[in-house]
Amino acid sequence: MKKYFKEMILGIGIAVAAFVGFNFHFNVLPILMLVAILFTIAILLDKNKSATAGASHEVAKSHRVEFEHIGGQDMAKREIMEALDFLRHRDKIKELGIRPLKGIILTGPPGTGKTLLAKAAATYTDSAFVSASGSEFVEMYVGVGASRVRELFKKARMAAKKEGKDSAIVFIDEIDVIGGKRGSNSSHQEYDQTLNQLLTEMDGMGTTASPFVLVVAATNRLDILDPALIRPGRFDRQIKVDLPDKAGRLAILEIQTRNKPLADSVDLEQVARETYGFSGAQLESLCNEAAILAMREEKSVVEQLHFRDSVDKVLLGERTGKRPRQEELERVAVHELGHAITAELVRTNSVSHITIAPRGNALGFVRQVPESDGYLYTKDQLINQIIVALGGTVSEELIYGNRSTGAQGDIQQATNMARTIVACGLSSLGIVDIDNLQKNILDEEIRRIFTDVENMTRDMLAPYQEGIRTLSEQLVREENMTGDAFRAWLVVNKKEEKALAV
Ligand SMILES: Nc1ncnc2c1ncn2[C@@H]1O[C@H](COP(=O)(O)OP(=O)(O)OP(=O)(O)O)[C@@H](O)[C@H]1O
Ligand SMILES: [Zn+2]
Repeated sequence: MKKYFKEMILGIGIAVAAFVGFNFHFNVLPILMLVAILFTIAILLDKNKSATAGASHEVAKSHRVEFEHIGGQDMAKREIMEALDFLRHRDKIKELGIRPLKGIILTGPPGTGKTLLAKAAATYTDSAFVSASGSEFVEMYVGVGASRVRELFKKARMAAKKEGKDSAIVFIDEIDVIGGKRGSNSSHQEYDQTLNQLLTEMDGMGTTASPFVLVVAATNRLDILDPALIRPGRFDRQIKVDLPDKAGRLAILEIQTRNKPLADSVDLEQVARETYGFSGAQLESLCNEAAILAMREEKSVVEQLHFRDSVDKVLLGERTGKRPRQEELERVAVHELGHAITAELVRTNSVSHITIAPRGNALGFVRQVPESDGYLYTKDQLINQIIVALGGTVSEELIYGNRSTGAQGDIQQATNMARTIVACGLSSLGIVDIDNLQKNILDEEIRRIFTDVENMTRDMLAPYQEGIRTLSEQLVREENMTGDAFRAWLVVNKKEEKALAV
């Protein structure tokens, strides 16, 4: 009520003025009204401004990120903390005449926590924090980008002063937008000026500068950065922020479920196993989606199946409104079962979920549990992956006698793996330089690998021809099948096969 006191007074004022003006036939009424309206607008604007200012201050406070709020990324955290120690011991640094670190560059795929790390760096060093994205500096008018860089540094210094801190961290996301190689694109003189300004700001920061400004930048394209940026004295610390491994994923899941009631049956370790390749941002989204599903089902706790069902959504996107025709659904089921059977045969317990519910660009999908986070593959593992990739299309051929365009992505994947086999010297060509290999020799070798692997895949799937027919009908009816249900079916079918062979 108190909030609207001013407006009320003004309202009453307007009413009185109108009344007086009307009764005494003054011509001041329109003027009075106009003044009153302008006044009200001014007050409302003012109120709005202070409300948003208050809100962003709140946000800044509640977003105090500490390193312990970041799951995994142990290596990156350690490196960044080491690099930051100079800010915490500035006197020592000065005594020893050490050149201060001016910039840290974080490289890695999107959503891996680079922004979080920069914010945690500010907390760790008790610095003010300001941020901008490289794309904000790109303007049609020459010079605007450069002046925005100047403003950003000014804002950082002012924020530090205001908060009584003697250092500030400027975070620039997507630094590659302004930090690409200079002169590489002559029509973009603007980028050059912006980059030059950034370099000038960084060069101008001495040990004695107060407040001291440290730049933390992020990119997933380190390769295209101007060498001037990454030379010593500028961004001379590069820290890799990679996709989390299983332990990292578990740590992130634990952090992201802290504020959610979980059922006792929830096994986050299992979720971590099934989310190979997920970034921190995707894991955050997964936890959120799982809680939304629980709410939709009017459950008071989040259950394991909510996590499982959300994985597909995060991976492939929302369920689309696509409604394939019946015969298409049948074909998709046959195709997915081809992937699933081969996947399970080359590695038991690897199928986690089969679905023919269309999501994103996919009409169906078999989710596999990755063996473990690995960095090296043997030739057998690569061949097995090609078998699984071709399983879909070979299954279609076995059942229908023809193939469809649904396997385009699979073929692409299989081709990439076949190329890897050749490139790594694992093919019959032996060790070769794939970049200088004659195209027809490479094509011939890839074709040879494909023919061999296709035959292997066909031999694997042929005994299941009848099984695929019946199970695909069930899959069309039910849309989804868990890995366990599928394995139960496979065991029975395998037994029958054996009985037949006896
Ligand atoms: N390691 C992590 N621990 C906890 N949460 C994480 C982690 N990584 C990412 N997240 C979640 O994902 C969100 C996005 O992460 P962040 O913005 O830091 O990624 P980024 O690497 O800066 O991405 P981009 O390059 O797309 O800007 C975070 O707000 C957080 O909720
Ligand atoms: Zn497929």
